[in-house]
Amino acid sequence: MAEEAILGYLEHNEQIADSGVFAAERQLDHNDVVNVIKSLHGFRYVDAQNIKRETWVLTDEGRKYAAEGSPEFQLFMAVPQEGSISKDELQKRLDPAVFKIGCSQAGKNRWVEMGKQVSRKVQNVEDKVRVLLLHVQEGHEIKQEDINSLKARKLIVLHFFEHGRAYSVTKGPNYAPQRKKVATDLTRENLQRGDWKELEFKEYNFNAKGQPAEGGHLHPLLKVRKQLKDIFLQLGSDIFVLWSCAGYSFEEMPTNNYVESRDVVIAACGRCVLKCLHPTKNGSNASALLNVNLFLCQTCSFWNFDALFQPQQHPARDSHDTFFLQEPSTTRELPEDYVERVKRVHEVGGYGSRGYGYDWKREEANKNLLRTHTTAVSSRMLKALAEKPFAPKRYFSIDRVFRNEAVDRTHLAEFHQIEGVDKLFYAMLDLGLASLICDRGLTLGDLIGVLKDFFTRLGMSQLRFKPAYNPYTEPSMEIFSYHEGLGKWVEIGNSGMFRPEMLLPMGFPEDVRVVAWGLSLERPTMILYGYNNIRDLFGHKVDLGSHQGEPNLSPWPRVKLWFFYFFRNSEYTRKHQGLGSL
Ligand SMILES: N[C@@H](Cc1ccccc1)C(=O)O
Repeated sequence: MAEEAILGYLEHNEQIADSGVFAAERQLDHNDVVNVIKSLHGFRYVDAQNIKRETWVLTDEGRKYAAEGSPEFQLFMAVPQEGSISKDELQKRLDPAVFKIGCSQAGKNRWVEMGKQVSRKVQNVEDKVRVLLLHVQEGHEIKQEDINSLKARKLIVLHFFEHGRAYSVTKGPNYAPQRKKVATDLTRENLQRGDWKELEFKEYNFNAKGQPAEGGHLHPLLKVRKQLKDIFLQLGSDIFVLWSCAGYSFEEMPTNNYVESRDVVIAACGRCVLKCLHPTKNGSNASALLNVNLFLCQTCSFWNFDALFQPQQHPARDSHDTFFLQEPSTTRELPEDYVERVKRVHEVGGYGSRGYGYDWKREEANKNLLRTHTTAVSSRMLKALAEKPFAPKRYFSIDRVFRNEAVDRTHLAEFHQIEGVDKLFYAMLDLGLASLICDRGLTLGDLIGVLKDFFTRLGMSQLRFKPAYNPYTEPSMEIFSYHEGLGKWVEIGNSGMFRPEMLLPMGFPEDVRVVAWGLSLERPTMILYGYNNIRDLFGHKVDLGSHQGEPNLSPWPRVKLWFFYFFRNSEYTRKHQGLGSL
């Protein structure tokens, strides 16, 4: 429709002065008109030139006067050249609006004598308003004072082009009132029929821009990680801190100082095996990234579980849920005195506790694994803290954790077939956060206070707490937040006060309390960025929705690619690792 209108108009007119006006007058979408103009311009049917983004256009009333003459002119014409006409008679002859406006304007212009009888004061008048309106309609410039007067009479309005710029259009060298039908492809039928000889083919447009390249975005999870780090730093430096342990800031716990340099790390859970080479011995960036993750995330069961008063029979320690290292499979050293105290507290208790009453095994504690929560980082940190003269501390860490979800048959089956890689991402690329405040005399009120403060700063003020159980905290609380998209409360974290069975064997004074909380970053990211499906964060293409346009610092795509090659390519897996496919 737009194409016919443009080519048809140019057949009888020299130019379309303004595509915006042209579109508005014909009630066409300006965007469509511009697209057609661009296409016609490409084939030289027309020549198009950019013009400014805003222009004056006639209102309905303005358009009417441009066609029929201004009200004052119409009124003047209705007054006889000689003599006079009664006002009543004049009113009858004219449209009511034209009569009303006409009287006042023609009076102001001193064109007529107004009384009961109306007569002309001059013989000829020029309908300047109509002339001006026609100028505007054709896209010509008019003087500012004329614009002001037409605008005051609401005969013109400023039109802004929302999309793209406006164009002025004239006939091009290939102009024809209708576009020739051109073929885009040479088909078998063309050849069979022989009509290819007559066909005119569409030319290639080598100047066409390709699809805009996707890239350059920070992954939402990394954005939330940055946000969380900033919050921790703010929490410490605020003057108005409500809870008791004000005045010292959160420090980031080193999550990477337990690397043992080895050539190979192989970790396996009940469902899959991860293997990586030493980062420095491998050329590929992507695998180096993953390698670093695996290397840095190694710890042993002792710090991940035992030090946290988690019994050795606890289901989380099951080989289906935890990636145990095959090589090196056990830790070399642990602080022996402390290990002894931990063993005792598990077996027989102490410090007012009855313990679990089972036979604690050192071999179990020695097993190396990929940490299942960043609370493993906290336990090492607290042990180091307990060795020094007591000073209150606040710590946080955000880093990778490796955990498999609960398995059921359907999941296991699907896992191998379709969902494997995605699920594995979730299991392996989870970002965990652990934070703690260690001070004398802290209470659950302090924990609730800091959690509210923390999550409110993150933009999640709708919070609920639910009593929960963790082997290492008492009391414990699950943290829930309202997910608008899902329309329900979802769990976003877990928290509690570390048990005396955990803190006292470390060597802390009896009145020292530790409030702590931990979360995975996916849930808050879902809530903050409106993802309804956790998997959307890990797909081929993360839909960045409203948070586009950040510089790309994310190693995510590269790591992901690495995973695809690693797990999808069973040939590779079999040959190089002797592991069979996933
Ligand atoms: N370690 C817990 C979180 C937590 C940390 C500290 C105290 C209580 C709970 C988890 O991973 O879910």
